[in-house]
Amino acid sequence: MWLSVSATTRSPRPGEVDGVHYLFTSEAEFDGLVERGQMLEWAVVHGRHRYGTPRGPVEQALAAGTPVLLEIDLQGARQVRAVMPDAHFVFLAPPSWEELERRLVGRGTEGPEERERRLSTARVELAAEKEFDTTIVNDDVSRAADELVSWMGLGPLTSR
Ligand SMILES: Nc1ncnc2c1ncn2[C@@H]1O[C@H](COP(=O)(O)OP(=O)(O)OP(=O)(O)O)[C@@H](O)[C@H]1O
Ligand SMILES: Nc1nc2c(ncn2[C@@H]2O[C@H](COP(=O)(O)O)[C@@H](O)[C@H]2O)c(=O)[nH]1
Repeated sequence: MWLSVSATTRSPRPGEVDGVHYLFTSEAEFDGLVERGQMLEWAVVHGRHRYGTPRGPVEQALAAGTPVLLEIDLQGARQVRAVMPDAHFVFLAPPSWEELERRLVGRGTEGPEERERRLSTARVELAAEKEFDTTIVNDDVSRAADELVSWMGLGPLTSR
C-alpha cells in the first residue's frame, strides 16, 4: 500500500520534514502544480492554506496495481469521488467532541484563534459523515489502523 505525500502551502511545524510529512511549497509553486494539471485534487483547508494531492505518483502507483491511501479533507474527498468513482471513502472520526478538542489543544501547534477555525471545519466535516462508505473511530491509533487495513482487505501498512 502506498501512502501519498500531499503538497501544502502551510509552513512546516517543528519536526516536519519536506517530502516526508508534506511537500512544502510556496504559493507560486502550488499555483504551478494546479495550472499544469498536476493536482488530482486540492482545497483550501481550515480557510487558510492550500493542500493537494499530486496526481503523478498516485496514477503511477495505481497503474502498477498498488493501492493508494489519501488522508485528505472533505472537499478533497468530494473531488476524488467525482474523478475516481470506484475509490473507497473512510470517515475517520474522533471518539467524542471533547476528545477532539483535547487532542487539538494537546498538539500545541495552534493558538486559540486557529484552533477555533479547525474546530469549525471539524463541525462541518462531522455533519458529512454519511457521504462516506464507512466510519472508523480513531480511539486508539493502532486499533484504528488495524480496522482500516482490515476494511480495505490489505496486508500491513507500508509506505513507498
Ligand atoms: N488515537 C489517538 N490517540 C491519541 N492522540 C491522538 C490520536 N489520534 C491523533 N491524536 C493526536 O491528536 C492531535 C491531532 O491529530 P492530527 O494531527 O492527526 O490532526 P487532524 O485530525 O489532522 O486535524 P487538523 O486538521 O487540525 O490537523 C495530534 O497531536 C495527534 O497526535
Ligand atoms: N484536500 C486535501 N486535504 C488535505 C491534504 N493533506 C492534508 N489535508 C487535510 O488538511 C488537514 C490539515 O492538516 P495539517 O497538517 O495542517 O494539520 C488534514 O487534517 C487533512 O484533512 C491533501 O492533500 N488534500
